[in-house]
Amino acid sequence: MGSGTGTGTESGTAAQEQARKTADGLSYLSGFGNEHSSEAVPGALPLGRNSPQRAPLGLYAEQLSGTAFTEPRAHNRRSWLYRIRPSAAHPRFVRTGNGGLRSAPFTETVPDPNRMRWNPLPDPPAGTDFVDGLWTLGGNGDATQRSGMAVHLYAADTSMTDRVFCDSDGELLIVPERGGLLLRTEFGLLGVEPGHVALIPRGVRFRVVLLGPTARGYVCENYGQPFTLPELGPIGANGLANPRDFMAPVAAYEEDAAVDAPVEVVNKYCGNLWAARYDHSPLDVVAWHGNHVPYVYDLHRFNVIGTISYDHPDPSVFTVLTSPSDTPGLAGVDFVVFAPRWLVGEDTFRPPYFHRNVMSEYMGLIEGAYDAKAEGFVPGGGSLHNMMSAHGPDRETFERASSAELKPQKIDDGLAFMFETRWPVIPTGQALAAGHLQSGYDDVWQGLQRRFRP
Ligand SMILES: O=C(O)Cc1cc(O)ccc1O
Ligand SMILES: [Fe+2]
Repeated sequence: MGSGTGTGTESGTAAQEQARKTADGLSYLSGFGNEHSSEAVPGALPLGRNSPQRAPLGLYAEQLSGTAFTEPRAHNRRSWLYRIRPSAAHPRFVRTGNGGLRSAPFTETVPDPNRMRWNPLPDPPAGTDFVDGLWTLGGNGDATQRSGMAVHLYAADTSMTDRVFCDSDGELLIVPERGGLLLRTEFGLLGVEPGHVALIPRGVRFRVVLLGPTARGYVCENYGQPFTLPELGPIGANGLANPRDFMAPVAAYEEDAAVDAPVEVVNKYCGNLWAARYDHSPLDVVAWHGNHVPYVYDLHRFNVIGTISYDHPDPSVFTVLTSPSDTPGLAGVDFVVFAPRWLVGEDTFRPPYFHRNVMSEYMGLIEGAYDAKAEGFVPGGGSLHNMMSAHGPDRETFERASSAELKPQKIDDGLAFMFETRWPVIPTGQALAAGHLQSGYDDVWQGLQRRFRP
């Protein structure tokens, strides 16, 4: 399929948009939340209006809404797509199997106060693509109420060819841990490597092409308000994830003028997978403009803020993206990164402290090691420290850090992240039954001796 692939040339004023080529050779439009525009064929994007009587070049105009029409401008997300065939031209969707995917509300297991940790997903059976390779660990909220989130992992060894995926239930934050991905989206192409993240907004169709022999990683499915950048408050106008480092694609379309090959659109809808067979590629958008767009972000660009005096700041200073709730400061889910940084705190226990958090923490590891865990938390694995569960440094880390010489120390041997959510993550049945669920995780906190000397 798709012999007539259009290449992107961006449009719009230079001041509005800055197209950049990155190491992967793809062109991008830079800036978080911008009103971007792009056309793969000059003249494809109407100027001055969204719905001309006849859209340019015989294209069909279509609006894709990510927020209600009437939400405040600061939150409003929508894009206009100019496509070869309207998305509406499709037969009925029919139910297909959900595979390893589960959705909110999560009711398969009883909420459990125990701390849990998993090893990486086992290798997938040969022929597993990204959609078949999705495996849900747990989540919260309700997809039909557009609240909460889900934690998924994926392991795949095959590219999607004659099908595309779209998630009507929420946006997908993809966090590769092993193997690069080329995401062919309605808006154009995104390259994402381990150490980068990609965001596919609600409802956007995309196909995942593997850039290596296998791919593995994590996905945060956010049913709630779209991820946005956190406020900076006293940090000032710059810092954390800088808006200019978020890259949206330039328009690129697929079509085979000679033979329209059928493409299955797999639609995750209120928790279940449905499929409809289009008689053409739905990645046929020749031009678009708007702010409901996919993007990639290189986590190495994160500007890490931390103490230069004493104490260990709360990890909210490491927030890359936040999905706000109706309560100010209370996130439906935050995406937090533990990136390379210097530790210089004086008279300070430098690794993460012991704590019991009202928020729930799912943590994953992209590479290397994490400074609170000496062993057992491995790349591709994950830990779940749900609401109010007591956790923190393991015994080995506690002992090392409480007697370490406090000279400036660079933490540069790992990249960990956290999905931190307002509600407990209820594990799926498969997550609790999994062979890769570690037994004896509690033991990492055993042997912390009584040190009290009154
Ligand atoms: O539990 C964790 O490792 C995550 C975490 C890190 C940190 O630096 C402070 C609090 C916290 O929950
Ligand atoms: Fe924690």
